[in-house]
Amino acid sequence: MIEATELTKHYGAKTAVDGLTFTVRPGRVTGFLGPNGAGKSTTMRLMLQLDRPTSGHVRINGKEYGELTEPLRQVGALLESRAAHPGRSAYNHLLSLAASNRISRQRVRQVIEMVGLESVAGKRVRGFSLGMTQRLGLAAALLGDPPVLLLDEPINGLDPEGVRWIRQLLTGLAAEGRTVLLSSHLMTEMAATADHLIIIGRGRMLADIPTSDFVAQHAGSYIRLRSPEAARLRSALTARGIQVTEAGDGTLHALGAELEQIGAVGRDEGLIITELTPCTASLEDAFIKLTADAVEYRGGITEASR
Ligand SMILES: Nc1ncnc2c1ncn2[C@@H]1O[C@H](COP(=O)(O)OP(=O)(O)OP(=O)(O)O)[C@@H](O)[C@H]1O
Repeated sequence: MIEATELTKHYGAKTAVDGLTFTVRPGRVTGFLGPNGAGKSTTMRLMLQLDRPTSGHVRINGKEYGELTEPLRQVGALLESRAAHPGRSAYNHLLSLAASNRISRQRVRQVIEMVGLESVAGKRVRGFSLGMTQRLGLAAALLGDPPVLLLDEPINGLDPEGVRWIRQLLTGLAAEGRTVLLSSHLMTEMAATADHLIIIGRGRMLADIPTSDFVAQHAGSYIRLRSPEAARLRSALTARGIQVTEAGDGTLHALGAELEQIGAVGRDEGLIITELTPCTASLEDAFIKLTADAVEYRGGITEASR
């Protein structure tokens, strides 16, 4: 379990992380989402004490990272910055990490197999593709068979087969009761991989929500409507139990209704409808909307407020 309490990090005048409080629970994959610059990497660096918080704290299984004995056995991390020496082979890189944490050669071979790098284990890391480098980083994270995994953008650079593979791997690791936190700025990918979402924007908490709830709230179909008599149309539809929202671009969105139903309301009420378009809401759209204005949405759908 990872517990962040009022975690804040300033870099000079810049606030990278702004009072984040959340818990990452074991037994499920938690997606840590936010647009570029939201503060995901900084938060993960604070978890690993690679940087000091300005205020607040973060504990992993009740302890600060620095208090953990043989940390590779407690927390496996894949951060963008943690690269292997380019002149070393993948095997030797892992072996040197293993040696400092009393981890066996057998485990080194095991993790190489787990990430599918057997055929290139003896090759220098210098020639590795981005996907191979990600796999090597994962192997390093898994080396100590840790109960907690922190992975910063692990899907970066992987092809579709690699993405599917990592999704299955992480789901399996979570099913074993581990705490798995992975960051990404790709909403759709996270929705397919994570059981729970923590979404931040400008260093602040925007949502702490089960993925299924986020999908139920934001995905699905609706009908886009345009009318010179939008207010009257809206009340006529609402009076018939059809849920209507204003999209902000001059259109109305009607949920849970058929096209014919809306057409009939227009006819019965003598209202002009100039557009009637069936649409599918995308999670990516919901994510962009949510993260576009941190202040407006802050706290709206956080777990704590429910
Ligand atoms: N060492 C630093 N010095 C100054 N500013 C920093 C430093 N590290 C991060 N920042 C700033 O803090 C903010 C958060 O950055 P961070 O890298 O944590 O975001 P992120 O969500 O991981 O973004 P990305 O998806 O682009 O990796 C950004 O505005 C960034 O420019």
